[in-house]
Amino acid sequence: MAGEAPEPNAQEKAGKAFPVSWDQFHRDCRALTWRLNEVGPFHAVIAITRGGLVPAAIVARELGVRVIDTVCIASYDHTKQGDLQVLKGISEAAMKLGGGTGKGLLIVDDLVDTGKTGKLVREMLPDAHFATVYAKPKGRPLVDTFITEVSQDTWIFFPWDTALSYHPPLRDGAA
Ligand SMILES: O=P(O)(O)OC[C@H]1O[C@H](OP(=O)(O)OP(=O)(O)O)[C@H](O)[C@@H]1O
Ligand SMILES: O=c1[nH]c(=O)c2nc[nH]c2[nH]1
Ligand SMILES: [Mg+2]
Repeated sequence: MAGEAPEPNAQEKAGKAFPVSWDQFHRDCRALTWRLNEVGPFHAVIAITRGGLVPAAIVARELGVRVIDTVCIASYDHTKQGDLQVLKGISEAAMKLGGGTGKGLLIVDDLVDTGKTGKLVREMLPDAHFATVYAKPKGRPLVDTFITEVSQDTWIFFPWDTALSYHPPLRDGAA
């Protein structure tokens, strides 16, 4: 109806912002690898694109894993979650390395939020180890290893989605 306010997107609903710099992200990925090093070794890393590509590269480098595959899933159009779309599945070669169930494979993503994306990939590879850098409470039970938990009403801003910009001083009304 004309004049009706548009429904708030996930970021607007979230309310709190958690901006992450490249430095912080690199440190958090290294911390994640310390934990994963206790769990491996892994035959291959499966990155959930696109957000999982950056942590997957860092984690694979630290763990000395050379085989990286992708599962390409789209759900959020910027900040609004729609139906999950699998744009590319896991390759036959990676499936073989995981014995068909994902045993010895490491799934990596930048975060779990509602857990919908993670749940779908877990169904494809039930025996794989699932690691994310950040986790929100709803998705947390799906993840085997993560580094930092943020509240469900927090929106994480990743360095590849953001740029430095002017911020007005506090006394002028900045939050
Ligand atoms: O736990 P969920 O509620 O499913 O949300 C988490 C997923 O959402 C984001 O991906 P997005 O769909 O935005 O695609 P992108 O990785 O290409 O940015 C993020 O990278 C996770 O993969
Ligand atoms: O950049 C992002 N930050 C988030 O907090 C989030 N949750 C789902 N998808 C997300 N993307
Ligand atoms: Mg993603």
